[in-house]
Amino acid sequence: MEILDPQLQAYLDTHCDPEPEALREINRETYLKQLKPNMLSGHYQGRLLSMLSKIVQPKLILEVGAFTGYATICLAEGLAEGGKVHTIEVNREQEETLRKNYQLAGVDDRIELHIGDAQQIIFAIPENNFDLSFIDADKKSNLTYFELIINKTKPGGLIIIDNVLWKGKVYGEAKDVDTQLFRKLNDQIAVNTQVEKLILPVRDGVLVIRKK
Ligand SMILES: C[S@@+](CC[C@H](N)C(=O)[O-])C[C@H]1O[C@@H](n2cnc3c(N)ncnc32)[C@H](O)[C@@H]1O
Repeated sequence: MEILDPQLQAYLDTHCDPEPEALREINRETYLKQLKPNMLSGHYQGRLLSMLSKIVQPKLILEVGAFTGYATICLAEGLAEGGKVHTIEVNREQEETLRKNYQLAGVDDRIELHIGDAQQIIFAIPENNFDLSFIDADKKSNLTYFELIINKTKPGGLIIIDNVLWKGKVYGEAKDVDTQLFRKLNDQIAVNTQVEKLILPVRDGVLVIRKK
């Protein structure tokens, strides 16, 4: 997904921390073997997720939409001692790759992988004290995921939602269904007084929400 000027992207990539070796390998393999490799967060956004996680030092993380596990591993970098990531992926065919990648990155003991539909699984996860969540699955359900997760988030906890600028279409004239769903999401979060919010123009737009 080339959202930024490639020269700017290259400059950013070379002036943030390098991509850890295991993530570089997962990135490479994803581009070799997956049908839609650009769904992966990638180097720069991955370093943002890692940085936010290290600031929060979460005990409990929730990820909605695991794909090949790239972002799960970035988020796991900031886990507090004894902490855990619940991650959810609907596509059963990703399970083997996910387990292999978590092992490669040495985080498999801290990851609980759920295969199935996120709405049912979020509802069924017994914990209701998440410190950090990353919503990055089927875009039409973003608002539902937010509403389910905010009730399971600690005060001061973060919820991060990906792709909220939707290739810039949210502030243009586009009238397609997906763009309208993203506008509705951003509009509703913008007036939600339960939370503080900031859209970062990183990649396709990363919405960082903090529960008051
Ligand atoms: C954009 S990719 C996730 C990328 C990953 N978070 C990363 O940054 O590397 C979206 C993933 O969500 C999964 N997904 C779509 N609908 C879902 C659902 N209802 N429940 C759980 N996962 C879903 C897709 O199969 C896909 O693997």
